[in-house]
Amino acid sequence: MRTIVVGTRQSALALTQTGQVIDHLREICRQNGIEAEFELKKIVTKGDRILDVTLSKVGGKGLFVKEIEQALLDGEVDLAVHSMKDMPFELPEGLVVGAVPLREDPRDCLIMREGRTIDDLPQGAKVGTSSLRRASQLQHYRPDLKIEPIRGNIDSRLRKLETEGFDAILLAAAGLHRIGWSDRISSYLPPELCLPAVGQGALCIECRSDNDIVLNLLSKYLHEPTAVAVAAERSFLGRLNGGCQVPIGAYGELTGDKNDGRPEVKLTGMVGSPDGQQMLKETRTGTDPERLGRELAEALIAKGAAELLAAAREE
Ligand SMILES: NCc1[nH]cc(CCC(=O)O)c1CC(=O)O
Repeated sequence: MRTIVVGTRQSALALTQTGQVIDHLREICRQNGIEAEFELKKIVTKGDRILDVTLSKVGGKGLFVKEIEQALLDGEVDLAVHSMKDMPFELPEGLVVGAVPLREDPRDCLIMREGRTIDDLPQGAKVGTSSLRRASQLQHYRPDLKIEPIRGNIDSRLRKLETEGFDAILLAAAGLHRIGWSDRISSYLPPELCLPAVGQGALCIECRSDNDIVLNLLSKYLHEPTAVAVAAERSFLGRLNGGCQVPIGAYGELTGDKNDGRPEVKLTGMVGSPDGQQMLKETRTGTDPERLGRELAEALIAKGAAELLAAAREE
């Protein structure tokens, strides 16, 4: 019997989503007559150790993945489960994305003390988020809101809503759905108001590029429409040289049309100033996800996106 060691962070969300992935992989093994056992290995990352500082101030890409990637390279784990939005654009030599499974809800949502939607928030309400992307788009829509940083895992952020006097906090809906806390969601922000982070709601299953057994297993777990949409979003991010600590958002989805047998992707991207005063946004469609992402980024660069991002990085 082969044992496949699965690396994960140890937050409630990470453990839940890794557990769900292992359940799916067990089922795939059963259906395909593959004999394998799965074993969990919890790994602490830099992002987990520095929970009191706004991430954009910590700097550096891949805060939540580096240590896990090292364990993959060292052969301590055979595959790793990450939130796609925590993945830097470039992977280390020797590692690949083995599978992108079906995407969860990509939207951001509001958890409010009172009321339901963003329009119910009183003038000057205090809203918690440490994401420049969420802050930028929220301030663009409601310049009166007071955005204040909030960090920590989902559970500790929900606690802070009560203890630190926030009127609302913003979280990714996918995380709450996965850990079974959907009933805490007051309302969803439509992508027209708040474009999600690149890859939000999707998972990334990473493994060594020479591990044929794991690669073969993961190929059966791939969800092609999610993979194509996320590839377009990540290409957009890569061309803008962005991590998750800059005011960049993007959302790709398949239109249902095909050209030359390839699915057509509709990709919307945004780059804003942290205060939301400036907001660049464009939508394009195409069938080559890498090219589509690059071209959308270049369209925004032509409108001044590079300068906006340079200014946001300075702050
Ligand atoms: N920034 C941390 C992070 N990374 C992934 C998720 C969960 C949602 C997802 O899988 O996209 C979250 C929490 C959040 O943003 O609310």
